[in-house]
Amino acid sequence: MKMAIIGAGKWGQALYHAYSENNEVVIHSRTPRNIEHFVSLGEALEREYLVMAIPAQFVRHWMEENFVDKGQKILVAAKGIETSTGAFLNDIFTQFLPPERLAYISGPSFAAEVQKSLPTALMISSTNLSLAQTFADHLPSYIKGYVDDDVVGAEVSGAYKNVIAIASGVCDGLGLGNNARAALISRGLVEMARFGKSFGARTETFLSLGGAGDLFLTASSRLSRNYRVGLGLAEGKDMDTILKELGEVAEGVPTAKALHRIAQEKGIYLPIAEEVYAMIEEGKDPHESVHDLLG
Ligand SMILES: NC(=O)C1=CN([C@@H]2O[C@H](COP(=O)(O)OP(=O)(O)OC[C@H]3O[C@@H](n4cnc5c(N)ncnc54)[C@H](OP(=O)(O)O)[C@@H]3O)[C@@H](O)[C@H]2O)C=CC1
Ligand SMILES: O=C(CO)COP(=O)(O)O
Repeated sequence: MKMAIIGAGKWGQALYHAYSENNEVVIHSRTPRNIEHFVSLGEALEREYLVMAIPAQFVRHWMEENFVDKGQKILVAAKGIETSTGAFLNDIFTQFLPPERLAYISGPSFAAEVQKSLPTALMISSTNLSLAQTFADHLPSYIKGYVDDDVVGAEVSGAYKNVIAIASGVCDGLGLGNNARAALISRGLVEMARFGKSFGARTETFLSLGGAGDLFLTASSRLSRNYRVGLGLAEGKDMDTILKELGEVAEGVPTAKALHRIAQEKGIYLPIAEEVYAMIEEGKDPHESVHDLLG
């Protein structure tokens, strides 16, 4: 299949590596890179299959400024909710192309491990199952692909698990032990499933690779940028310092703000997300947050 990856950050480059095993793949990014098959925007947009791997907060602007509809199918690789509007990525992309040309990739996938061709299993979600199957069939030999049609469930899982990972990093950073972390992760899973259900997602999606699979991964490993944000908060660092030291995107930070906004607007109870919001936005003491959650 002829494909272009848009965004040559960590995940874009890992997906470029992965999809290159079975396909003819080029890559484009805002900042030119010395990568084989790096092409101009115009050339990338000519490909029938696009993979969007830029952070969620910049997707709308990127589409407005750059997208030219030539009938392409898009695989969305970002995980987040837009802070300024509370919109899901699916709400944004469907303003530019119909849902049958859109699919979403989720599941446990640290870019660094995919880049080394280490095995994992991922989920491709689309209301158009035959498109999801096409993206799944073209994954490399070391990634097992599953398909599903619950787009909202996949999106909410991928975005929400980053927020729970921040809370989990706080819990571990404060040295509260394995029991506390497991309690937090399992309550986090319930919280994100309940939130997703109120937007029409299926509960079982949260038990899948994109839900529990990615949550367990991200909320228990220092390889996760979001988990490391939590470690930084537990050390008493301010957000500017944490994000500067991280030097990469941590989608859980803007997503916690988006969830706070949605919770306020719709009157939804999101205890863990609200504590993460209070720590990152209002400077709440992490000890107090954990006490309020688990005490
Ligand atoms: N890293 C991982 O393990 C995984 C990441 N993801 C998700 O993928 C998304 C991207 O993450 P990741 O690749 O790690 O992030 P990085 O920070 O490594 O890269 C982000 C990329 O987006 C581009 N970008 C940033 N801002 C803009 C903008 N305003 N306009 C256009 N392009 C922009 C950058 O382009 P340039 O450098 O050319 O300027 C860069 O190539 C996130 O939503 C993340 O949650 C999902 C699964 C795994
Ligand atoms: O989504 C990811 C793995 O599936 C990456 O998580 P982080 O952004 O927290 O590193």
